[in-house]
Amino acid sequence: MAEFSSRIENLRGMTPQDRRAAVARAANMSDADQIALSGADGLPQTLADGMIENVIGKYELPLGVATNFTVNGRDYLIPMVTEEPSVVAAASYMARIARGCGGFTTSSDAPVMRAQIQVLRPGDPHGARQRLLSARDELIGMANQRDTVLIGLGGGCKDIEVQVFDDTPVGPMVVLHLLVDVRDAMGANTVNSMAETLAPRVAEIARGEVRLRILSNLADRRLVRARVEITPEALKMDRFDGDDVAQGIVEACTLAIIDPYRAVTHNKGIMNGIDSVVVATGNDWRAIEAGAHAYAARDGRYSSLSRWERGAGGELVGTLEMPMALGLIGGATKTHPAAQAAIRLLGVRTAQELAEVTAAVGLAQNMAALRALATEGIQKGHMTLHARNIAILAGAEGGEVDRVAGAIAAAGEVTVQRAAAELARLRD
Ligand SMILES: CC(C)(COP(=O)([O-])OP(=O)([O-])OC[C@H]1O[C@@H](n2cnc3c(N)ncnc32)[C@H](O)[C@@H]1OP(=O)([O-])[O-])[C@@H](O)C(=O)NCCC(=O)NCCSC(=O)C[C@@](C)(O)CC(=O)[O-]
Ligand SMILES: NC(=O)C1=CN([C@@H]2O[C@H](COP(=O)(O)OP(=O)(O)OC[C@H]3O[C@@H](n4cnc5c(N)ncnc54)[C@H](OP(=O)(O)O)[C@@H]3O)[C@@H](O)[C@H]2O)C=CC1
Repeated sequence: MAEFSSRIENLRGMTPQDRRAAVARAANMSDADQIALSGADGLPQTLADGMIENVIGKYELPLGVATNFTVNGRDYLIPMVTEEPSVVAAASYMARIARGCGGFTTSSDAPVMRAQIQVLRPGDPHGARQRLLSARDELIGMANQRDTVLIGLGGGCKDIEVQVFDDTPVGPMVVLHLLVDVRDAMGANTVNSMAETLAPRVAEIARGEVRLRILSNLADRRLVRARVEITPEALKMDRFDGDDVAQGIVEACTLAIIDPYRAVTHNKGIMNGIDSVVVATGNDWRAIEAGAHAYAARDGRYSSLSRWERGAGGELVGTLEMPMALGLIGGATKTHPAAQAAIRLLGVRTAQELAEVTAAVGLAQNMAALRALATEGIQKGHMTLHARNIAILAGAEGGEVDRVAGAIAAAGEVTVQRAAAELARLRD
């Protein structure tokens, strides 16, 4: 078989059916996966009914595929679910630039999650802490008694930490953290069960009362990192010198580092890419969002999750580091047929690999937004693609959508009023 390439020429010019066929050919996708990704039978009603409560239907979103990604020397086609125009195009474009410069490089920690056990009213909180730490081996052993599959895979509870809060509105408090390697799971249920199992023994040792037993979504022991290095020549745009673009990106990022008002928007741009993959693969996007923003504020001030700087040779170097609690097992990842097909399309073999590829998509998305913001502004590219939404809003149907969108984008007036006027002219 020819080597797999994430570069598919003119994907954008095809119909959705033809795109699906082209992606299927490139990724050697099965017919069943093609059907699942088409949405035709993405989530049967009976399955949906089994997933949440009081189901009355299903809610659809578009699934696109970002092309051109090379991560750690391997090509990936990226399934992305989002309602926002220009996100998939932007990721594909930056991945195209990046692949010409060697692509993205990533790394990640072992998939270690935290569970917290809150102990109230310990008579001697610091004594309780030391007793708990002395019982480390007993507690780890107890935690690992129940999850035989996880232990067999090399996961399980690896360590504990204990924190003391001396002065709280409800008195002194001790909080025990279980550090659990959850392998290919997101791990919430896994660690919650362990925490509940251990709680009575923890209360006994700490001589207090246990209240909460729940994972922490601040997955700071499960960090993922992505890096990209781009030559200034690769950043050259019509009216902009590559060196100016690189410098503009660095200066744009600086505001996000020092100013929370900008950092939130900057990080939202990163999450445009990350959430799209998280949703496509059936993962818990609230968990990823919560962890990302808490990590962005870890120094007591909300800041940028990424950094853009110039290397010694003038190259643009982008880096991203953030928690990434993603699974290939558990939650909806295994039950949702389209999520399963999306995971197969990605071709990732472990949850860590999924986390790393997802981080690369986040970094690409960030680069696209900064490149646009630092040069021509966001509206040109974004609004050109948003023009199709506006055309639909104005009543355009079928082939009218692209014609009206093209007309209002060319006029530089992406408004419903102008779209309605163009539609009326077209129908005359
Ligand atoms: C939108 C582009 C990519 C256009 O950019 P362009 O220069 O018009 O693109 P192009 O026509 O030269 O095409 C270049 C490549 O882009 C891709 N591409 C281009 N168009 C399409 C399309 N229709 N469908 C599919 N792919 C497309 C495609 O990969 C293509 O190469 P190919 O593979 O074809 O050889 C560019 O202007 C851009 O990257 N803009 C930034 C868009 C963006 O960041 N959107 C996110 C939403 S805005 C937001 O929510 C976040 C924000 C901005 O607030 C965050 C922040 O503030 O930091
Ligand atoms: N705050 C939050 O974020 C919360 C999130 N959730 C939800 O929890 C769900 C995710 O829970 P999660 O624990 O990941 O899923 P599951 O409990 O569904 O699956 C994890 C279990 O699968 C088994 N398993 C089989 N193969 C593997 C493997 N290769 N790697 C790891 N485990 C394997 C293990 O169980 P065994 O050893 O027993 O067979 C493991 O405990 C999501 O739906 C999330 O929305 C729930 C509560 C809170």
